[in-house]
Amino acid sequence: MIISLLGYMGCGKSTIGKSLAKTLLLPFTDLDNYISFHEKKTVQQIFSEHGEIHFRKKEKYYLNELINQNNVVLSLGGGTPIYYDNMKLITDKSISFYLKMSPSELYERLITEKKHRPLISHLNDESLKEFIAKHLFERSAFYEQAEHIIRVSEKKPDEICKEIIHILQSKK
Ligand SMILES: Nc1ncnc2c1ncn2[C@@H]1O[C@H](COP(=O)(O)OP(=O)(O)OP(=O)(O)O)[C@@H](O)[C@H]1O
Ligand SMILES: O=C(O)C1=C[C@@H](O)[C@@H](O)[C@H](O)C1
Ligand SMILES: [Mg+2]
Repeated sequence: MIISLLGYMGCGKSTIGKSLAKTLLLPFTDLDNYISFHEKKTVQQIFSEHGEIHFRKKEKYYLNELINQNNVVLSLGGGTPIYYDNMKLITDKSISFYLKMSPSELYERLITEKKHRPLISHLNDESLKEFIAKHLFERSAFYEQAEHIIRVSEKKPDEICKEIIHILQSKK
């Protein structure tokens, strides 16, 4: 089965996914990078040239392509679980981990990293705070359907990986 990581922008899906795959000696795929590679455009370019709906269709298409693999760590995009029947697919076909972080911590992280994230790049600092709180609230119902919820606040990547590996080992 696939090991999938999901959660809000900036929670660490790409960072933790990479390091988890390295520790487990498994291949790693980041869905955003995969889309970008196959579409030959950055995620921001897809959003600005074709709009979000087009991005969501591509995201679904490439998720379908990847989700039936075995023994791979897959970091999803922040919005992947929210659209179509993606979350059902993710829970049916992978061991899913929600990397959960509070809105205020996400804000602290995202304030310096807005640029590459098309949904927030246009927001000033005050609106960013409000946006994250509301957006995370709306999305939580999907994220919380993950098989495992990992609280990642104030934990180092190493610690988070260890926690995930511990859960994976206890499933064997
Ligand atoms: N546990 C952690 N402790 C400290 N910094 C972290 C941790 N996890 C991730 N980071 C940092 O937070 C930032 C966001 O992490 P990352 O890009 O992995 O998030 P993401 O969930 O993949 O975001 P997106 O959904 O936008 O792709 C990066 O600068 C990363 O280095
Ligand atoms: O949270 C989201 O909707 C997104 C998160 C990123 O991973 C990218 O997939 C894109 O910027 C959209
Ligand atoms: Mg990422």
